Amino acid sequence: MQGTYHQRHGLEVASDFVKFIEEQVLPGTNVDADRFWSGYAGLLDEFADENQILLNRRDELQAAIDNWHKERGNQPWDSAAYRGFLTDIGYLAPQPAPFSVDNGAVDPEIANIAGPQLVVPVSNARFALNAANARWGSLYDAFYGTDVMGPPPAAKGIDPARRDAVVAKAAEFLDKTFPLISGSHAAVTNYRADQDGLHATVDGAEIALANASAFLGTRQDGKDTAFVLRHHGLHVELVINSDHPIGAASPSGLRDIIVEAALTAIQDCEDSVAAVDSEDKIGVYANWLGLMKGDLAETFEKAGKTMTRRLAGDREIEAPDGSKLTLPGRALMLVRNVGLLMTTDIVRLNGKETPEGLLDAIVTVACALHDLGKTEGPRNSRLGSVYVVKPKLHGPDEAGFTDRVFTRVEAVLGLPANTVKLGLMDEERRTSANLAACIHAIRNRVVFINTGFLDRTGDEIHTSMQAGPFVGRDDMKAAGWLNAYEDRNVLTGLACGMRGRGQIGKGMWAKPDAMAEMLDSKIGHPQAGANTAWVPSPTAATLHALHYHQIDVTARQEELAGNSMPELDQLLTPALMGNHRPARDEILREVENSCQGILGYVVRWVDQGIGCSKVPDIDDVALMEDRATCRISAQYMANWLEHGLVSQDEVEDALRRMAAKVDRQNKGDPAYIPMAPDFDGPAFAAARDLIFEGARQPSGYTEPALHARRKEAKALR
Ligand SMILES: CC(=O)SCCNC(=O)CCNC(=O)[C@H](O)C(C)(C)COP(=O)(O)OP(=O)(O)OC[C@H]1O[C@@H](n2cnc3c(N)ncnc32)[C@H](O)[C@@H]1OP(=O)(O)O
Ligand SMILES: O=CC(=O)O
Ligand SMILES: [Mg+2]
Repeated sequence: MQGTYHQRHGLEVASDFVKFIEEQVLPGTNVDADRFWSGYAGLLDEFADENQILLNRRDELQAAIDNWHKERGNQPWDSAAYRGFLTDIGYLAPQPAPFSVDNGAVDPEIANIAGPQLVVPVSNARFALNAANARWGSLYDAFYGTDVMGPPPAAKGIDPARRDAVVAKAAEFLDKTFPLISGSHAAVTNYRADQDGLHATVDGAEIALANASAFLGTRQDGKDTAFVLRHHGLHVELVINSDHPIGAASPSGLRDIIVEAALTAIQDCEDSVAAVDSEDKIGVYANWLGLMKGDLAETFEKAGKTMTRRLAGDREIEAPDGSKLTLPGRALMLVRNVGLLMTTDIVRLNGKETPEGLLDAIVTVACALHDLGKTEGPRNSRLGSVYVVKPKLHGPDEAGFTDRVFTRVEAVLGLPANTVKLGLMDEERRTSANLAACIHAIRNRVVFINTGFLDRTGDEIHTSMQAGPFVGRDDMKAAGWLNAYEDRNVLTGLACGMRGRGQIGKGMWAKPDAMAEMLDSKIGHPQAGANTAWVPSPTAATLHALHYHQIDVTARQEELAGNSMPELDQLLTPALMGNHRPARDEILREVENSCQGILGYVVRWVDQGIGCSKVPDIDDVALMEDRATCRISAQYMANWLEHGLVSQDEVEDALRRMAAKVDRQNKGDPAYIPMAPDFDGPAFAAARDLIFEGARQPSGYTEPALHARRKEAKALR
């Protein structure tokens, strides 16, 4: 419940929100308050009811699917009958005739260059700024500070043996990516640039790069001289400074290798944030506004020092012929809006809440007017586009709806048609099953079709909740539907002409501390034809960037384009246990694991308003938990309860034991409110709701329970 409301063109708008829009968002744009509110009133008039109709359609289809499974009971799986049924109820839409996307002006970071995509909760200004600046990352730091070189260093200061190992490993990267005509970067005693290019001295002789054109020029930054190289469209700097402690220990003075890392960053208003009212939403939008104006700043304490973080500037380079070149200092930013499900009381129409997704659509694009209108300084989109990521769409009708919403937003804000580009999260089953039709519905603005395998797994379980119990997490990772989903996404994207026009992206690395494992395995994403994939932190972006030097994604996409598409039936076959039941202790261990993950996440969400957390799993591996991972855990529990694999009492018992454990894990946090021994707070209640109501929650989403309990917790304090 908000405080007071103001009337604006028939809308009731929370007073603090009116002030935010009229005093912070609109000044400096060509849109005045009258135009904004009348435009938004018109937009709600046109789309709010349709938004609800689309949600009702989801419920109808889910009810039909539930019934179908209940009626079939234990009959063997029949793919043809199931496909026929899904066609009859309209879950499967007609395939469009072959087409190519035609998405207009798309910045090269999205259209042409393959590289990491960082995601960040935009509610956290310190992290959001860090993400924007994560375009460039120190390879030495990423190697030194993580488990890539063995257990991360405990002590402060430099361990010379570890430093030498880092330098050697980084030289291996240089030898593979920018080989010298002869010799190794590890043996270079001097780097020098002149009008003929870059020269490296090895054994007293000057050696050129095998590919001389990889050298672009030199950048001077204080005492640092950086030699800038390019490979697969990504830049790498050799930073020379013999006065620096690391440079002093190197014969060539090489003090670091800076790699172009997060080409793009998604500033997230959705699953990694907890925003339940006007105060929270203003916090979210204000950070995005600051990023779009370019003036966001955050002051904080780090290692006993106060520091202020701001957006990084561009990088100026002098080419060998004396000409100047500018490289962006920041990741190209996209903003993820919320989906269609939730309503908000920030803006009310006829006394009723209105769709939060529509508010996100108009406000996030209005904030971006500041970027579009810039006449000096770095712009986010140099080509004048606004990049919005739309999550959790179910099928082509919802995609078409989203397209029309943004057409209207553009009209209200005076923008040319299709200025707003859309990133389509392929993360709900009805979208995967109808992907070409979804892309077709947004073909004039689509710029990505990333697989969000976390939400997708939650939706997989929820959709087939009544079909039987799902296999456990490990088996799920190898399930046929999941492979079909990932491969069909790439092949559909290629068939729809996404190559060179947008991103075919892959999902999040959800183990933020397991960087060695990520370095080994996430190369699979570019290998599978993805020109981007999600990472949880700037360090992960720096390391994942190395994969795009190893794999030429453009060539890989060409090779893959001839592959045949995995069958739709494979995508539609749920990974059920059948007659095989895991051992009792295995079941209980998975139950404990899910309970711990859910509790560890929701306790910070509900009590502290933190939307994304690192939570240790039962083996003490720190996992990134957000609403999508929480959806999976909750849906697993709901599914296993539904089919009697575990009883309500057993889950209650596990929840209590795990709550006590989560309390112990958080005992160093002064803001933490323990759940045990009374288990009567809103956080514990939220975990129970998620599990015990999970089978009945719309699409198994976590938002309704989390929002309700967070509001309760806010009211209590
Ligand atoms: C299914 C999906 O929807 S996935 C998409 C949603 N998920 C995300 O967006 C994940 C984003 N990542 C995060 O929020 C965080 O990395 C977490 C919560 C996983 C871990 O956070 P922490 O425990 O605080 O991380 P940790 O202590 O290791 O590192 C903190 C440092 O890394 C930086 N950092 C960590 N993650 C990010 C990020 N995503 N973007 C920018 N900076 C980041 C912080 O700014 C901080 O550095 P600073 O002190 O210089 O400011
Ligand atoms: O949003 C990403 C996902 O995996 O879900
Ligand atoms: Mg998701």
